[in-house]
Amino acid sequence: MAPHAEDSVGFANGGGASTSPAKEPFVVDSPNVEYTDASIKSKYTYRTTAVKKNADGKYVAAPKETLYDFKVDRKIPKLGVMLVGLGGNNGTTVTAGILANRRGLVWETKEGKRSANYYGSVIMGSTTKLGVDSETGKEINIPFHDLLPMVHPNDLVIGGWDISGMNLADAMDRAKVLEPSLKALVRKEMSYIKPLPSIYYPDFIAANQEERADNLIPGTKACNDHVKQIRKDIQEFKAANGLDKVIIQWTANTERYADIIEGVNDTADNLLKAIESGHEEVSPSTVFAVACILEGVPFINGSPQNTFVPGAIELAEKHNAFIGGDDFKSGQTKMKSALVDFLINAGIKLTSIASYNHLGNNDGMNLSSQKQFRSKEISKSNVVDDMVAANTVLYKKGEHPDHTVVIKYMPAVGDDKRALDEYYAEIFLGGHQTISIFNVCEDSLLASPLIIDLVLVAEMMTRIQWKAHSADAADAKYAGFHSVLSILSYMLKAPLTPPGTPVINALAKQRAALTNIFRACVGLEPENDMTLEHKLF
Ligand SMILES: NC(=O)c1ccc[n+]([C@@H]2O[C@H](COP(=O)([O-])OP(=O)(O)OC[C@H]3O[C@@H](n4cnc5c(N)ncnc54)[C@H](O)[C@@H]3O)[C@@H](O)[C@H]2O)c1
Ligand SMILES: O=P([O-])([O-])O[C@@H]1[C@@H](O)[C@H](O)[C@@H](O)[C@H](O)[C@@H]1O
Repeated sequence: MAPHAEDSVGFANGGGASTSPAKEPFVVDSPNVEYTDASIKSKYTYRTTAVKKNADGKYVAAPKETLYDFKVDRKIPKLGVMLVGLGGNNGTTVTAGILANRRGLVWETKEGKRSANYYGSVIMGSTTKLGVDSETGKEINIPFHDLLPMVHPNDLVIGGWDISGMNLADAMDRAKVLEPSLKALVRKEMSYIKPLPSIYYPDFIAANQEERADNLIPGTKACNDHVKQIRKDIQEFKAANGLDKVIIQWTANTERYADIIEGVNDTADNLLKAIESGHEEVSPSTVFAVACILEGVPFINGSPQNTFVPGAIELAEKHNAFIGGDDFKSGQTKMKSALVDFLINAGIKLTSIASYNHLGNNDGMNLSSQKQFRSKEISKSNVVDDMVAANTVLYKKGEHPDHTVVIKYMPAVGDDKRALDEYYAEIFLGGHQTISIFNVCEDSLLASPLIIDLVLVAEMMTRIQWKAHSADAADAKYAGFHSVLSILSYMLKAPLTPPGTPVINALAKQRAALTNIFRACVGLEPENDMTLEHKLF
């Protein structure tokens, strides 16, 4: 069924996106920053420290400056989001959440009235330090969303696919995430949205998902039937809603890992041939990724499976298409990537991390199957590697804390996942510190704002270009960032990075990277907390 406007959640104003630059709350006064109606251009000095070892084995640290030109397109597009897994807990919750915010809904709960908000979104719910008041010396903080001319989530047009054909009002009931009083206020609009048929290769998700699979694209992946249909769906969704751009996100079930097979998915050409021939080792998520890359729309993987097999990454690089992933970092792992960073950077030797959780939603049911759990175990277990490796005072080479991840399916608790963690550490003079956490993470209410953040940042990245700044390169062409959007890492458990580059999981570093890259795009120095103005006087 072709995607029609009524199959998506439309615009607040019914009209298009703003054509003129959004009202921006600040302007940068600098000889290195130029504003035009179309763009913000900045000349940015990227300051790092180059380190090498001298003949005596001593490190030699030398300040290094690299000059870049950045260009930001100020025109905010009319943006569509197509979710793979639209009928799931996350898909229905994020759709209802955007509807509720767009209409400014207020609903009754047993604790009293509740209003729509974007809490849990780093872009919509947090602030960032712009600078210091030149007279009072006080910090000036602005909404993170205002740092660059970003799309507002209220204006997003949402559609997508699901192997379950249930309309979103009934799927919202099936998800059991939202208050009945809120559901009643969005039910009518949600009932208009029916997910597009999708592709279903049973071997990649748990057998217990089969009963949902009643909404399938006919044909097989062979001869690119499925790639062609997905591309057609995207084109029709874009046309039906008068969109400038579309972003695709996988929030469908966790798949088993795909085997990396030479001649099948190891290179871009082999992957395209494998899909053409209908090779059974190519997963639905990889088929979606390939379709999006060929269609030139960003594709983000919110689940832990290895969607981006080497051939998919190579294809994205060949087509200068954006990809990002993996696995939304929403609750237990987000906490871990902050707490472990704090403990190790405080010189406390973490020696054991036990992470248990149980939940009762469909995601949990899918993860009750070993192969799908294994995908999640990998993404949840690797999140401390960079922090441990960085501290050679506490850990010898190859030494790391014990780390176990357990997930159990307990239907009774539904979407309200119970996460129990124990952090055990060695402290001064043979002492120990034990930190035990009981964390009820309402899974879909924590993940949905991340889906929004991933869309807003990925779209913003399509409007940021750079080139090396040098006098004799005046005619150098601007280019986009690398195809693998590692800037998305703050929202993801297992950040995908350009091949051969380091993976950073520490939450504070991830947020700093996002903040400071956006600051650089308007010619501002990285945020630092030296506050010398309050120390040197
Ligand atoms: N806190 C969180 O909710 C959280 C955090 C991190 C990662 N995730 C991941 O996000 C994904 C979605 O989570 P959820 O709670 O919404 O799960 P869910 O099971 O409620 O929703 C998944 C949806 O995907 C659909 N689906 C399965 N295979 C499909 C395919 N090939 N094409 C289209 N649709 C398909 C299912 O029918 C279902 O409606 C899961 O992989 C989960 O591991 C969730
Ligand atoms: O984000 P987080 O809370 O660390 O990890 C969660 C897991 O603990 C949970 O079992 C799973 O169902 C969610 O999809 C999510 O991945």
